[in-house]
Formats: sequence, structure tokens, C-alpha cells
Amino acid sequence: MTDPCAWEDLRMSRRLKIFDTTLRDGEQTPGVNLNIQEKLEIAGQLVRMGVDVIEAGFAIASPGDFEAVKAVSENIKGAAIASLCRAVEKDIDRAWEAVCKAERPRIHTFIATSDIHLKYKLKMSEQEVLERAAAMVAYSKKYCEDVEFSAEDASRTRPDFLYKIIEEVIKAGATVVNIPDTVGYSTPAEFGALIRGIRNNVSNIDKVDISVHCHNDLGLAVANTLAAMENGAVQLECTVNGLGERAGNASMEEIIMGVNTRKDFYNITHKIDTTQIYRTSKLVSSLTGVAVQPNKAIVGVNAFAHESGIHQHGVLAEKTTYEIMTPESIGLAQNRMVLGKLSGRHAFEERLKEMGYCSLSTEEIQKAFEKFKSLADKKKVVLDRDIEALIEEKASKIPEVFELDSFQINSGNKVVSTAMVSLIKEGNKVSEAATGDGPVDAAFNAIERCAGISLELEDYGLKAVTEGKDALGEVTVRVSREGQIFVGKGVSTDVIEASVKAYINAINRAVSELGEEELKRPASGVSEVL
Ligand SMILES: CC(=O)SCCNC(=O)CCNC(=O)[C@H](O)C(C)(C)COP(=O)(O)OP(=O)(O)OC[C@H]1O[C@@H](n2cnc3c(N)ncnc32)[C@H](O)[C@@H]1OP(=O)(O)O
Ligand SMILES: CC(C)C(=O)C(=O)O
Repeated sequence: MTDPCAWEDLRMSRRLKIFDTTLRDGEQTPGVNLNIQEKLEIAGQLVRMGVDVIEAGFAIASPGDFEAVKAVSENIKGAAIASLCRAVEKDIDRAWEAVCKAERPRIHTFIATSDIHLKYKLKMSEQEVLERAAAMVAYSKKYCEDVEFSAEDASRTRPDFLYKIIEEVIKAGATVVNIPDTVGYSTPAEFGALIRGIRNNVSNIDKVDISVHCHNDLGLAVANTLAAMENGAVQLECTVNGLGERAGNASMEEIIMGVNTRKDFYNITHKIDTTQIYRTSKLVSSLTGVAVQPNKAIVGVNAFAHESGIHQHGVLAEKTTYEIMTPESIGLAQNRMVLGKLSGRHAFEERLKEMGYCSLSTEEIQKAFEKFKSLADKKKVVLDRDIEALIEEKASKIPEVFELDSFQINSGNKVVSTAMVSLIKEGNKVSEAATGDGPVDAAFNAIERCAGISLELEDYGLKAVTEGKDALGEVTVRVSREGQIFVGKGVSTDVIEASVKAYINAINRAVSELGEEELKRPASGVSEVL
């Protein structure tokens, strides 16, 4: 005999319905409060995305929420609009008042069904809850054709009682029966079995859509939702970015991209336009003020980023080596290669090409790569502007007569600054020490001693090339010799090192233009270097 609950049968005949509760359960995220305009904006985007139902709020909660649900109902077309309400007449009246003008209104009424909730919270018996649930569904039905009933804390409810109450609310006219894992307690196998049990044990279950609403307390909300779907749930309740009470709800983007990416396994349809996912996530994050964690699946900033060399090489050769879905499929322009200390030459060369550095020789690329690696050791992420600075520092093709070997500075507010600098000239190391008015001045004096050259410092400028504590500093010095100006640049995450490099660069320019002998001659009107 064929299993009446076989997943094969379901997926052949059903399409998923996405019930978005960002504006209701999502708003239960501590600290989140959406005004009418913000709810309208998010609801408009949810329709653009193709959700089937928008739960716009809890109409009796406050006058503001009532107005927001009403505004969404009156202005947003293309999805059913629901308001949540307790199994209480005055709540249902208010919910109906708010949604009655919607193109497709829905009343969503609920009551808890687990022993714990009945005993400690509602202080009602099973029989009382059963009667209240059926009566309130019937009451809602007088207003509205589409009535959803939720058995709060269903996953901790005695199965026999759950079956019974579902049967009764269906008889009373419910069109959708929602099975919440209210406290995120269930596991995928258990939750799937619960849905299967409902399908096997509730005689009139085929008259309604089974819905699920999973919370993420154990990080299982999406897994439980998908397990329920495999066992017959057709309406999936979820929120954008997984917002919601406590650890949140099942995240819509994860459910949808899971179903899409594993179409080979699930083979079920929905009407979500996935290319709206990224935009929707951004909108919700900005209006709720809840940032998306960087490593969040699908919409986190790192979800399509690759930092390590082996992965970058693979992705550059063929994206599917490390990408199971495309960034374009969620509306992101492209993946992101993050350049850091674990990156490799392939990704670095590719970035140079993208930045327009197409004519660098192999040797220049090699040198730039070495500099990049040593910068990446000091800096978490190397940005394009860092690379520009590295390349431009190199691009000044003047012969490096003097190269920096090392330097050491001693400085403080109560000591005279001293610097010890070693330069390499034609393979030989020359070291000198000098004092100065501050560490930079001391370093410049020591450099001049090493080089045996004296120049006038006309100007010194320091700017951050990138942001953050580990930003690259770029120093520009203007030095002169008998009225002729030479500019030197240096970049480093250490401003003293950037200064030292800039000064050496200026000296090398002067040497290349005037010659070392000329520079060693005492300049007219300038005293010799001590
Ligand atoms: C699992 C969920 O996410 S459920 C939705 C949770 N969301 C919210 O609670 C947000 C909106 N809520 C509110 O604004 C308020 O709680 C209101 C307006 C609904 C009720 O406010 P108050 O009248 O001040 O009651 P309060 O919130 O303190 O307590 C809830 C009351 O409702 C009862 N109750 C709780 N759920 C239900 C229900 N589904 N059906 C009937 N009664 C219920 C409780 O037993 C309690 O009753 P009591 O006042 O007789 O003790
Ligand atoms: C009221 C229902 C749908 C709910 O939010 C829950 O049980 O978590």
C-alpha cells in the first residue's frame, strides 16, 4: 500500500506558500519598533519578492500597530494580509477591523496547547482550550473566509490533544492550521514526525494547509522547517534575516535558497523572486537597526566572499568549486575576493587586472605581491586603496641607490628622541644614529648621516590611505636642495616607517636627478650635516 503521506506525492502536487512574519514576530525582536511608514516600505518589498502572506502585526497590541496593520491592508496588494490575535473576541474584532480592507484578508488566531502553558499561563483545562479554540475560529469565520489557527507550543503538546484540537478547529472553519515550535525545542526528525503524525491522525486534515512556524533557540529553525516541509507542511512561516522573538524565527532567505539550491532533492516550487533577497535583507536591517552577522548564511557580507588562496584559485578557475549558488541569484552583483594574509598570487594578480594594472611586468607583480603579503600580515584585510598605494610607491621608477634595512627609535615625552637607521647601498650596510626634535626628525637626521647628504625639509604630510586601526599611512615629504624640490612617498601601517621610506625615496630622487657627488657637496647657505 502506498504511504498516504509520501513526500513524492506531495511534491508532485503542491507549491510552497511563504508566510512572512517579519512585521509581527520579527518586530518582537527586542529593541525593534517599526512605524507605519516602515511597515509599508517592508511590506511593499515583500510583495515585490513574491511572498504569499504578510503578517503585518498584532492589531490589538497598540493603536500604532493597529494603524500599521490597517495601512498595510489598505495599501499593499498582491499578498494576503494577516493580523495575529489571541483566542479572544475583542482581539479578533480588532484584527478584523485592521485587515478588512485588504485584497485578501486573513485572521490569525492562536492559543497555547501544551501542558506547561495550560497549567501556568492560561490556567485552563484541555477541554476549555479546545472549546475556546473552536469557538474563536467560528467567531473569526463570521468576519473572514480565511482563518488561520495556531496551536502555540505545539511541539511540546501531547500529540493526542494536538490532533483533537486541530480536528475541531478545522470543523469550525479554519483554512490553515499552524504548528509552531514556539520555543525552538524540537529537532528535525522529531518535528518532521510530528507533521507526519498530524497528517496520519487528523481525519479532516486534507481540508486545510498545514503550516509551520519554527523558532531558532537551538539554531534548528530552518532545519525543522525543511523537515516539516518534507513531511507535508505547505505554508512556511519565516522572517527576513531570521528576526524574531529571542533567537528569532526561521530565516526566509535560508529556506528559499535551501529549496532552490537543492531542487534536485526537494523538487518543490514557490513564487519567491530570489533576486530580491539581498535588497530585502538590507532594507529590513536598515529599518529595524538589527545588523546582519557577517557569516550569516545567504545574506551575510561574507556569504559570497573568499579569502584563502586555495579557494580563490578554485573560484577563479571555476566558481562552482566553492560556490553552491551564485551571488546573482540573490541579487548581489558578484562574489567578493577578500585579500588578506591567506590569499594567494592568483587572486592578487586578478585584482591588479581588475584595478587596471595590466602592464606590470612579472617582476613588478612579484615585488608588489611580496609587499602585499607583508602588509597583509599586519592588516586584517588589504583594500584596493592599499594596493594602489603599494603599486604607486613602486611605480616611481627611480633607481633605489639607498634602501632601508632597519630602523630603531627611542622617543617619549621626557626624553630626547633618538633614531638608529641602517641603509643598504650597493650591497653594503651603513648605520648611523642621530637625535632630533621628535622621532621623525631624529630618523630623518640619521638617514642623512647614512647617506652623507643634506636636504632641506620643506613639507611633511601624513594621511590614512584606508580606515581602521590597521590603516595604511601614506607620508609625503617635499625636500629641497638649492631651490630644487624633490618629493618622496612612503606607505606603511607604521607612520614612522612610512616617514622613513618617504625620506629615503626623496633622497633617491634627488640622487637620480642631481647625482650623489653634487648632493654630497655642502649646499650654499646650508650648514653641513653634523
Ligand atoms: C508565541 C508568540 O509570539 S505569541 C505573540 C506574542 N506577542 C505579543 O504578546 C505582542 C502583543 N501583545 C500585547 O500587546 C499584549 O500582551 C496584549 C494586548 C495582547 C494583552 O495585553 P494584556 O491584556 O496587558 O495582558 P498580558 O500581556 O499581560 O497577559 C496576557 C493575557 O492574555 C492571556 N492569553 C495569552 N495568550 C492567549 C491566547 N492565545 N488566547 C487567549 N488568552 C491568551 C494570558 O493568559 C493573559 O491573561 P490574563 O490577563 O487573564 O492573565
Ligand atoms: C502565535 C504563534 C504563531 C507564534 O508566534 C509562536 O508560537 O511562536
